[in-house]
Amino acid sequence: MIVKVVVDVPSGQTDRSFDYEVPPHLEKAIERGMRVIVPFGPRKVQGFVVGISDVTDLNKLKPIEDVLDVTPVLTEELLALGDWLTTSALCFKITAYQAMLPAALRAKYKKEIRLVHKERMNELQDDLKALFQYQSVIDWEELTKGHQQRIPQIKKAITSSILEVIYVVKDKVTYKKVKIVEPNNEQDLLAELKTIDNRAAKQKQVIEYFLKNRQPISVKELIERISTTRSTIKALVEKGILIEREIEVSRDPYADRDFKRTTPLTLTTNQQKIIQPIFDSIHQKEHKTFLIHGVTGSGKTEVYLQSIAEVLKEGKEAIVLVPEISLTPQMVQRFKERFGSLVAVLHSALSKGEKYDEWRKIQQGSVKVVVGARSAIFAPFKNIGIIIIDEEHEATYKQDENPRYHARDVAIKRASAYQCPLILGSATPSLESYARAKKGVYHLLSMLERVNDVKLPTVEIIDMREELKSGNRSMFSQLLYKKLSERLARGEQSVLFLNRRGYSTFVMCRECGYVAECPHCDISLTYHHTSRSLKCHYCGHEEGMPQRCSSCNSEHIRFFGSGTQKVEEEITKVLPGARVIRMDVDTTRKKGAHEKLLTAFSEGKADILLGTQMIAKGLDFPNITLVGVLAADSMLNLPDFRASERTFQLLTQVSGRAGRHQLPGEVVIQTYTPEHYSIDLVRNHDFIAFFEKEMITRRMQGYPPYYYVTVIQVSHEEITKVIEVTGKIAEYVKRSLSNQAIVLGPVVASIPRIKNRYRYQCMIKYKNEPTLVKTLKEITENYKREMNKGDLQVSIDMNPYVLM
Ligand SMILES: Nc1ncnc2c1ncn2[C@@H]1O[C@H](COP(=O)(O)OP(=O)(O)OP(=O)(O)O)[C@@H](O)[C@H]1O
Ligand SMILES: [Zn+2]
Ligand SMILES: [Zn+2]
Repeated sequence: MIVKVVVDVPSGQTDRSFDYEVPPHLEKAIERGMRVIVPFGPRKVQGFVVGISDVTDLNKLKPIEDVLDVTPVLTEELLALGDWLTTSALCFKITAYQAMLPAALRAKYKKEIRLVHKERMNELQDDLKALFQYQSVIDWEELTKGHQQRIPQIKKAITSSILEVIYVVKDKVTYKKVKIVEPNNEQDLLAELKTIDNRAAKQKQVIEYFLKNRQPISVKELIERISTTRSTIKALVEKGILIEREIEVSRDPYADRDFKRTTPLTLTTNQQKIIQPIFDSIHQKEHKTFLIHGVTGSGKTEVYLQSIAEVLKEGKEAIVLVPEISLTPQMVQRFKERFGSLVAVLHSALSKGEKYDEWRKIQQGSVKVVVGARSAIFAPFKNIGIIIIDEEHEATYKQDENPRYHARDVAIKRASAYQCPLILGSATPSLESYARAKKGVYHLLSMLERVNDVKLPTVEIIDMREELKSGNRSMFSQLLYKKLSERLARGEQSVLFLNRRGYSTFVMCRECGYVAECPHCDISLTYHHTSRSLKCHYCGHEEGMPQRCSSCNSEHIRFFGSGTQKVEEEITKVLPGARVIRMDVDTTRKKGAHEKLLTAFSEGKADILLGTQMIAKGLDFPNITLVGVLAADSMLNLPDFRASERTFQLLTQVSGRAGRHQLPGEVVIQTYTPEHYSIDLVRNHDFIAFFEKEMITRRMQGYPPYYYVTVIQVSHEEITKVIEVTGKIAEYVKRSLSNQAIVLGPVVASIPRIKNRYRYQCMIKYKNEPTLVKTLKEITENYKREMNKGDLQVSIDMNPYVLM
């Protein structure tokens, strides 16, 4: 028997399967989609079995070393999906397969040094000789950590084959185990009870317990329950009365939480209208992609829940994707309350072990619904009945490292494999999706009113330039200040939103305009109040707050801009009575902090919730009647063709937090560019007008959805090299593609230097280029040698979401 294995060596030459022989004792154990350990050159590596066969073109094969799985970790469907990813996301097979698995299943390698010839030990230097005296295998780390001087000696000994390097795969899966005990049989219990010595009262107590309760119980629990001791239990185990064993248990991050169960709400007419075609697609087992354009608070989530319930009735499974930052406890709760323990949750705050446990529940079929961030799209279900992507416009659905896939594309692929519906939902769909829906590629379902006649909040836009002219130098406009004070007086809650991007504090000289920049990256340093230092957010460089300007030596060097901390200080100054909860990266770093702050706010322990992006979505609190946006245009000026789209989406989302229940909501948006359509159109929550307007711009500038975009980015420590390589690549692309493709560049990237590496890029705009993937693969292949040496980096992003 021969297996075809894709090995864990991500490179162009190894991006295919290799043949191995299966030793007879492993023949029965092996299946496609399993992980194996195979010898590869001098080392042992992990690999995936992608084929089983009887024939090979080679005459001598190495045998596989071991099989790691009992059941395949990649189903046939996932294996096929992996192949598709290699072209759609331009990555190696191994990278695609690994992206589909939890980190705990990815191989880690340990390097060890083995003494091959004991009799030649004397040729080793004294230091090494002493070490290998009593053991023949030593961990590389142990051998060299703090003893770098040994490395050349070890190398020499390896060349003369006294020592050898071995790579050991650590299949570090961490099952959590507990010890349980149970009675062997009833007769023994009764017999023992009769004969037992009266002095052994403790043992008697345990026997009596098991005569009443036959169930296995964890040792820990038994000790607590009848206040017995370890040694008492042990004595009974030794006599054979009790049996002790270890079982695997799942870590459930939500285990100690009680979820009240909820029942489906009676759907509104709007909800009924849009759920019908979804039900039809479920019943007819027909793949369709639906785009729900539903304003904030229109009841999209309830539609998701009831669609899932329908799918569960058919005995099938559901995947729900939500953006990482809206994967809040409140969101998770809505699913857990409806479907209880059938729900698994996958998000980045879980530990590796917890993630693995959730994954296993999915694989074993003990849960039917998974709610998770981007990578949950690879959930190993075998009978998917629906896939839902909430806030489908979010950029986080695109992974910005290899494999650079978009979860929406993967979802379409999987949903069509299972012939089931895919639902994309948003109050502000991406231009790409809405355009497809208008063309009929997706089925558009609209809900343009909130549930139960709740009105969308009124939005007022304040021109901050006018405020300044009228002498208001505070960060709050008069209107926002007035409305905040009214809320305080009425005991209602407000949300204040500050865009994190482009609005952190930087240090500038008032005399000459010098801005403190990172010495390694072309980006300004950010002032951190707590440590009174300047930090680079790209490379981590840190320095003290300067006393004098390093350009003109003036003392008038200050920090500018306003971070959340500064806003908080200002609030306490102008509204002394206000209780503020601040949510940003600093206050939510600790595990669980996010949840605690939100709970406190929902319990009315604060009047104002002040925060960044992380408060823009998902919040549904009845007492919020005011939303204030402090600087609406901070994102508008980023060098990115999606800047207007992002601005409109974000402002609409934040506005949507106000007045979602009985109390009416108001929104105040402060800006320096009130005339810009992406801000102006928020006033009437007019997504469609925004769409039409933005489509004109995109068409004129040749951007998605009219054109596809691919960006090739090159970086190197020498600027001449970067320009040269980028130029060559641009030339090559121009020659290889049709003359309908537009190749821009080389141009300098929007951050010209990061960690001392210069960055240039070239952008390709195209409509239909069948040879593109081939061309791009040729480029990486061509620069592979230089890239492996680590000097040059060429990264290719098809359909990038963040242009930097
Ligand atoms: N059929 C219904 N009957 C009564 N209340 C409903 C119904 N559907 C939804 N609601 C309630 O209306 C509110 C808004 O609904 P939901 O959160 O589902 O909207 P959404 O469109 O997902 O909102 P967003 O996109 O702004 O997060 C919630 O409090 C929800 O409980
Ligand atoms: Zn200066
Ligand atoms: Zn830096």
